[in-house]
Amino acid sequence: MTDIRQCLSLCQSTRSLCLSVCPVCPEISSIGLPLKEMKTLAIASGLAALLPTALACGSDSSCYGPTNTVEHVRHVKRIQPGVPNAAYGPKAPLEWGQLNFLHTTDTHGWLEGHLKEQNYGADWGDFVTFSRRMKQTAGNMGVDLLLIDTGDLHDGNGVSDATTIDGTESMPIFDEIAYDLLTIGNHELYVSEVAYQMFNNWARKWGDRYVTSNVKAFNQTSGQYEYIGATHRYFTTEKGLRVMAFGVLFDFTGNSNASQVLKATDMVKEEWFTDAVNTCDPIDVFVLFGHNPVRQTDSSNTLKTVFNEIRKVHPTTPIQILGGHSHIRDFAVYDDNSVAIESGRYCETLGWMSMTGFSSSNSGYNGVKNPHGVANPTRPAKAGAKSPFVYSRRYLDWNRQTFIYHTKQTEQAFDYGSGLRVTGEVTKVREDLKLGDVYGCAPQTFCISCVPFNDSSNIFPGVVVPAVTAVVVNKTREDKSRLIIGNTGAIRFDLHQGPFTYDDNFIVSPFRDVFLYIPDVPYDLAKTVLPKLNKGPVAKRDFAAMPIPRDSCTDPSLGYLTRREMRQSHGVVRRQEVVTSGYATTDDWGTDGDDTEHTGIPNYSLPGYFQAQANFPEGKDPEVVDLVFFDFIESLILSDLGANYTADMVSCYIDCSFTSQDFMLPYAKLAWQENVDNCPLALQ
Ligand SMILES: Nc1nc2c(ncn2[C@@H]2O[C@H](COP(=O)(O)O)[C@@H](O)[C@H]2O)c(=O)[nH]1
Ligand SMILES: [Zn+2]
Ligand SMILES: [Zn+2]
Repeated sequence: MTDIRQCLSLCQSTRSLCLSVCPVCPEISSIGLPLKEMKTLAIASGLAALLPTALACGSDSSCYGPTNTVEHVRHVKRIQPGVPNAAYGPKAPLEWGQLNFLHTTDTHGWLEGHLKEQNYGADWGDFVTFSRRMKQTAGNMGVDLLLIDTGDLHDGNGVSDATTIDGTESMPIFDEIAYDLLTIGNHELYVSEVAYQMFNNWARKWGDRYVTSNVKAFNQTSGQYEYIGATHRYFTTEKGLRVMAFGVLFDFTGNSNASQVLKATDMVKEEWFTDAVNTCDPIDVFVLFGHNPVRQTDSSNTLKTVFNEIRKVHPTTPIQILGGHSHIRDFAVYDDNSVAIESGRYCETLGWMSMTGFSSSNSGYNGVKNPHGVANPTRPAKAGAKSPFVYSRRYLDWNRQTFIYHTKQTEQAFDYGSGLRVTGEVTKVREDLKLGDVYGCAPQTFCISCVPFNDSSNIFPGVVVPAVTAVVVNKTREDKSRLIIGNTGAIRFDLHQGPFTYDDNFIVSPFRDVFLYIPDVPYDLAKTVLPKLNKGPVAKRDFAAMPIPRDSCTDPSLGYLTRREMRQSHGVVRRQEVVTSGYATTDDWGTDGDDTEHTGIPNYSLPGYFQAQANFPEGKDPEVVDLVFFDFIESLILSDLGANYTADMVSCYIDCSFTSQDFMLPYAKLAWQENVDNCPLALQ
């Protein structure tokens, strides 16, 4: 173990800071160098032995220096210590069955991984390597492995959102994963250009792997609405399983006129569907996947509708369900022969599900009965299930340590050239789009729901309200009192202490909502709008309506930890050496689904809408206010104002090009210039 002095000499003789933590002296953030210089320096300091474990700022390193000017934070290949880092180590090998699934959902453009959260520090290149290694492992074992994605590939990160049309740079990188089945999310359908990108480019490329059973797009050539991808996919796996797959989006109504979404109750009446379900062709397993929560009590879940229709014809055929949209880790049991997984969001979680029970008597399966030398699934869907099938499920933290552990590799040997190439592509896109440019130094972390909505550390009172108050001002009307209203679902991620970058702007506030307004609304009426909004229907399922993931933090009976206890519990020592905060999931099978044990994060519910007020007179209410709001909620605002207010009274408040992507950066430059020259990164 190198003593701290040596480490400090390695870490302190450079001008730049790395986003990594020096593993031999974790109490300081390592100050690394581009790999070449790191090597030279380490050898000169007699620390060459450190190199394999040192968190190297590789050639594509992410280093930010004293930011007396707008400096650059780049994406770092987080090289974890060669030995499993207990804080991030998975707790057990995966249970490999005859049919195995790796599942991503709601990636929302997070292809660089999480630069500020080590739990989720792997990038898309790491996932390319991992997925290819896992496919090879399955082949070597003589079993099937299907890679599945359930949509929402846009809105939430600079890699997908910093281009004129979202997805222009991110989709070619996303496409580097050889998915077996993909389907569409609502975030592919809000903006017509994105819907056409999926229809004209990616649906063509992915062919029948892209299953969009209830979503059509307008074909500008034929003048007709046509299914974006395949309505269903009937195929045989490598090991002989006959699969019938449906990809179903929830009953989404917020789409642009470039697309049409068929309700599931209507979809199951379509002839192609009834033909598929009643086919004479043999079906060994249904894969019912889609951008839909899997919890059966979730009102948005339309998978259940399709499940019931399948069961009318196939009462015991296995139905494997994979869902998304509600951004939580979840696992639900539908019946003795059907289980469902949902795999979180934002490249934080990789879902794993496996099953065994196929034989020549009930299927065309010709693989091994059970893979040798590894754990196998053992759990029936539920106690007493009358079924030959047993299952496993796991939620993997999206980091290199996890990927290396589950492929039995080492830090040095893990990467494939293809994975490193994709990492390079992510880095280049980030460079080209200047995503690492630093605009300020956030003095603390502000979260969306880890503290109550009225807590000063909550992102709404802590950042969003002061930011829109200070920045969303029409200079010609700055003397007017004003109310500014938005939906809380517009704010997409916590804001971490440390450098606030151009990328962080899209991570926190990715949408291009124009700020609209109605001038001189009587305050007595305007002040009733927010309470009505927060009582009424949420605008297209805002986060507030999202089912709160059940975990030890939201269900006190499960050993609730306050945030303070959380901090104290940070050093809790259990199965792993150190248990850090992160997902602690409770699902239909209990609390053993998380691959890496965590202490859980408090998750408070929040209202559907927030409001800022500005330029109010001292000590009294104004007579009238300018009522400013996101164009996303215009119809709700007008309906809450009543019949006297109509769309022709609405106009752009600043100008129609100033959107909700434009208020955070000016605020960062205004409010967070302290410590910019040496902005400590609080690596989560
Ligand atoms: N202000 C805006 N909010 C939006 C917009 N598009 C979506 N949203 C919010 O996101 C959720 C759905 O997100 P998901 O990842 O769960 O599918 C939706 O309910 C809104 O709250 C937008 O353009 N502007
Ligand atoms: Zn989503
Ligand atoms: Zn969604």
